[in-house]
Amino acid sequence: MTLGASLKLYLDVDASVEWAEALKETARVHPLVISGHVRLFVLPSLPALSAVIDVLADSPIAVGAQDLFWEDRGAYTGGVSGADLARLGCTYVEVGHVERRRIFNEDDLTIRLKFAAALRNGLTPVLCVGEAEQIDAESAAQLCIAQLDSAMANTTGLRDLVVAYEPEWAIGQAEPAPSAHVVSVIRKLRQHIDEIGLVDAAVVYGGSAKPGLLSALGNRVDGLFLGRFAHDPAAFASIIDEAAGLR
Ligand SMILES: O=C(CO)COP(=O)(O)O
Repeated sequence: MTLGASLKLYLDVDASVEWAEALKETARVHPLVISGHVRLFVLPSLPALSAVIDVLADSPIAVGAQDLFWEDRGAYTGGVSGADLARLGCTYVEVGHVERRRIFNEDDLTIRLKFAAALRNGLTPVLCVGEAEQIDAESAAQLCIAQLDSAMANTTGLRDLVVAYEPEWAIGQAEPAPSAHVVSVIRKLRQHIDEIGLVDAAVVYGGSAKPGLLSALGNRVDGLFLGRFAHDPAAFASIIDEAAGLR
C-alpha cells in the first residue's frame, strides 16, 4: 500500500515541521511501515522541504516536492531544479496536479517535460490524472489514460511511478468520489498500465480522501493520495491502520 500526502500551501513552515514530527512518531511504532509494507511519502511546500527532510531523515517516510521545473540549470528565474530537489533528499515529485493546470496554466507539454525532468533526476513521479466534470467511469478512464500516455510520451528509464487518480470534481469537497466510480476508473487505468508494462506502478486515489475510504475501496486500489484530511496526524495514523487491516 502507498499512502502519500500533499500539504499544498495549507501549512506554514513551522506547522509543517510539527506535522512531520507527529507523523514520524506514528511511523516509528507502526510495524507495517517499518517493514515497508506500507510506503509513506509527504510533499510539503517548497520552503518547508529542507526542515521536513531533516525531521524525517531517520524515518521510513519519504519526502518529495509538489512541483519542479523541466530544466535543471540556466536562466529560469524562480525555477526549481529537480537536480537540487534530489540533492536535498527528495525522492518524490508531484507532476500534473489539476491545481497546477488550472492556476499555473500548465498544459500537457509542460507536464510531459516535468515528468521527464523527474525521471532524469531519479525522482519518483507522482503523476496526477483525472477528469474535470463528473462523467461516467468509462469516459473518465479514457481521459485519464490519455493524460497518462501524454505525460509519458517518449519516456525512458522509468523505475518507479505513482499514478494518482484525482477527479477534479472530488477535490476540496466534504466527501470523496463514490467508491464504485473510483474502483471502476482505477481498474481500467490499472489494465492500461499493465498493458504498457508498468506493472510495478502504484495507482492511488486522491480527492477528499479521508479515514474510512481505504477500507471501503479495499485492495482494489494501491493506496491514497491525501490532502486536507491528512492535516490531522491522528487521521493519517488511522488510515495507516486501515492499510494494515487490508493486508
Ligand atoms: O488534491 C488533492 C491531493 O493532491 C486532494 O486534496 P483534498 O483531499 O484536500 O481534496
